[in-house]
Amino acid sequence: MSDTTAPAPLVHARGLRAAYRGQRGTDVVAVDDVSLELPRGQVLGIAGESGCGKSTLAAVLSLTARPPLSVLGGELTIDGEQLDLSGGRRPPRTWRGSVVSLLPQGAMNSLSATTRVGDLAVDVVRAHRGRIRRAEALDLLTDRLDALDLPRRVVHSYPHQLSGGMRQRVVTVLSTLLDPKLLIADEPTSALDVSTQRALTELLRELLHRGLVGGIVFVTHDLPVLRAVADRIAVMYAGRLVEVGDAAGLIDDPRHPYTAALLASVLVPEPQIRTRRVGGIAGAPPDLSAPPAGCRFHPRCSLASDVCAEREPPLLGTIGGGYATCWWRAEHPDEPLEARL
Ligand SMILES: Nc1ncnc2c1ncn2[C@@H]1O[C@H](COP(=O)(O)OP(=O)(O)OP(=O)(O)O)[C@@H](O)[C@H]1O
Repeated sequence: MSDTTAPAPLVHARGLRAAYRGQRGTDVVAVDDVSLELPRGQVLGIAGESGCGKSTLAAVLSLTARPPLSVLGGELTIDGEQLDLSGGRRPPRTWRGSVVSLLPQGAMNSLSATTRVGDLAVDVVRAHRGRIRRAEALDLLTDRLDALDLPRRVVHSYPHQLSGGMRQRVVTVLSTLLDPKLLIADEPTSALDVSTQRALTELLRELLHRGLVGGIVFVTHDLPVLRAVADRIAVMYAGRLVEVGDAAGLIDDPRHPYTAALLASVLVPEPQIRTRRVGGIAGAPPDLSAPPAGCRFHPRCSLASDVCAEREPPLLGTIGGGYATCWWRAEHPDEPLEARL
């Protein structure tokens, strides 16, 4: 089949760039030339160590960047509608909530303690749909809870009366009440135990299955969680994507040395790969106000050669199909990485 007949991706981002303005005029470019695609009905996981730019990318994609963060450039197309993010242009207000919705990090703990869940839903709906009647907004919430098999009683509950897992599911329902085309969930499972993590990832899958959201970007430092929930995974290092691929393939056969090192540093619950060692990656991520030349991972990479310190690595593959950016991989296209680390 030729490319012209392939369905357009739900999300198509090109050249996203965003920086924190430092006090002495130094910029920390935390998202640097990031391009990605998300097919309709899928979950794209964004993984990487702390400080690599995941939350910043989430802010850019969800159009929630605020000073000191500013978006320097890039193009974002969601469901055929295109936004030019260059020149500090403000995205249309109508996009927030209904085109893109952010489930921010720690959202379940930032709900107002004195507001019942039903009233939170009324606020969410009124913020976007104006003077909708209270009963109508509550009906919307009740219908959604029914559809997702969640108990109606939460409508009358205060957040502190709910368990952590239920609070996170409720926050997820509230942030998708307006059927956003794209939901960006930033570390939604990080404070949850394994069984409540699973309940949340099942809820996200159900939202997709029922067409209540068009696609999901799921940000986490936890690669094993992504194996369970994501269709595709993008691995981020020092503000850039270094590898993108389908979830199972990327975890079973990483193409980039950083992905392999990241996988080696976590305890993977699947028994067949539990033999991987547990430990950190040697060294620390670079200071993003002065990142290393060439491949940004080269100072920590056991496979680095001279060229890695001098020239930007090639993109091996395609943005839509999957790729790795690596000089070593260019010379060893088929060699498994696990044995080399
Ligand atoms: N308000 C800020 N001002 C200046 N620099 C910031 C600010 N917030 C984040 N940064 C820097 O931007 C970079 C990316 O941070 P970001 O929070 O996006 O990473 P992350 O991968 O989401 O990390 P974590 O998993 O810890 O949330 C880091 O180097 C961080 O120090």
